[in-house]
Amino acid sequence: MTAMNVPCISLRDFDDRRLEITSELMKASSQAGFFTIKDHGIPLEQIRAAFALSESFFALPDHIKAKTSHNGKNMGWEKNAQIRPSTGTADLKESMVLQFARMEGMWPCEDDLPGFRQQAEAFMFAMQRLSIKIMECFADALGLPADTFTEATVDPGVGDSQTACRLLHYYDLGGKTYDPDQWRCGAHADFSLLGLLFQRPGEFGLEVCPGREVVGDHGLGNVWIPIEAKEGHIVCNIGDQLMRWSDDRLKSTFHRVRLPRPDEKQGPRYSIAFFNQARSNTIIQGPDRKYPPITGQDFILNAMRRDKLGNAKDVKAASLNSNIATESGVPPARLVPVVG
Ligand SMILES: O=C(O)CCC(=O)C(=O)O
Ligand SMILES: [Fe+2]
Repeated sequence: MTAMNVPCISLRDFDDRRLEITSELMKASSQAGFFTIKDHGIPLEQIRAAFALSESFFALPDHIKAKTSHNGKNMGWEKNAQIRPSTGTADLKESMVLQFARMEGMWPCEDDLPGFRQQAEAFMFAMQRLSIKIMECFADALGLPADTFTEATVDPGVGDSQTACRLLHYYDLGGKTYDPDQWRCGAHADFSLLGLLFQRPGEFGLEVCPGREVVGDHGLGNVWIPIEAKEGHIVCNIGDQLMRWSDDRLKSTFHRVRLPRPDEKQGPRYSIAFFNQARSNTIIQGPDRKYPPITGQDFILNAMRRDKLGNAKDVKAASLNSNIATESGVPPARLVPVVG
């Protein structure tokens, strides 16, 4: 495989430099499938505030977080419950998935976390606005009307959005030992259209494996490129929905988050991912019709089943099962997969 890098693309003077930026975005996305952006207009304070909000949620006791347990529809809290097909073990993490629509009963209540919903939604809308700029460039370059992916992902007020913001907390691993087949986040390709990911400086471990040929292909190469966590930079990646919609021109590539090595800092890692997703009834199909049409809803249901997060009851049981890895406990050599 030829060496591929993950370029950093500046969005400075976006309107004037749109053509140049589009060409950089297309080059990165048709090769590594990952790029980072800077000069994107999101203030550092807003990013730091989002991380503080995330920390305040994860600091709640499990029985409070379990009030908004994962509902099997890509919303809610899970802990040690996501089993990646590539590893067969649960990711050593907890996460909280938030959406714009159908979130009744899924927001932490005001008594437990005052202001959480309001702050989280404000951040999510800012991420959506930024995503639209990037998605318009992709639509242009693919010969589609510029608003194709905006229409496809942004709910016009009918409540069919499937876009998701995922807060992630990977535990402090100090003093614990782990099996080599355990991962903070096992290798996977995202099922979204376009992902935006925030990392904090010093909280390393994200690696990308470029080179996927077709959207259904789960074969992995074995060259893993680390993506440094730089404050203020946003990591962006093509997901399976856009790979399919581009008839495989844009690459949704595998990535993972490795555990720190014994000689590295063992502290926790927090990250925030914003996944632009096709709305439930949006039809995903590329200009060359390489693949049959599929709705956004079916696309995500299939993906949730693959990742064993489609069964709310089992996810809840796994999240509350104290026999598997927690901040305070040494995990067993192997985790028992959640049946889903
Ligand atoms: O936490 C990270 O850096 C990556 C998370 C990720 O890839 C995901 O949740 O899909
Ligand atoms: Fe991912």
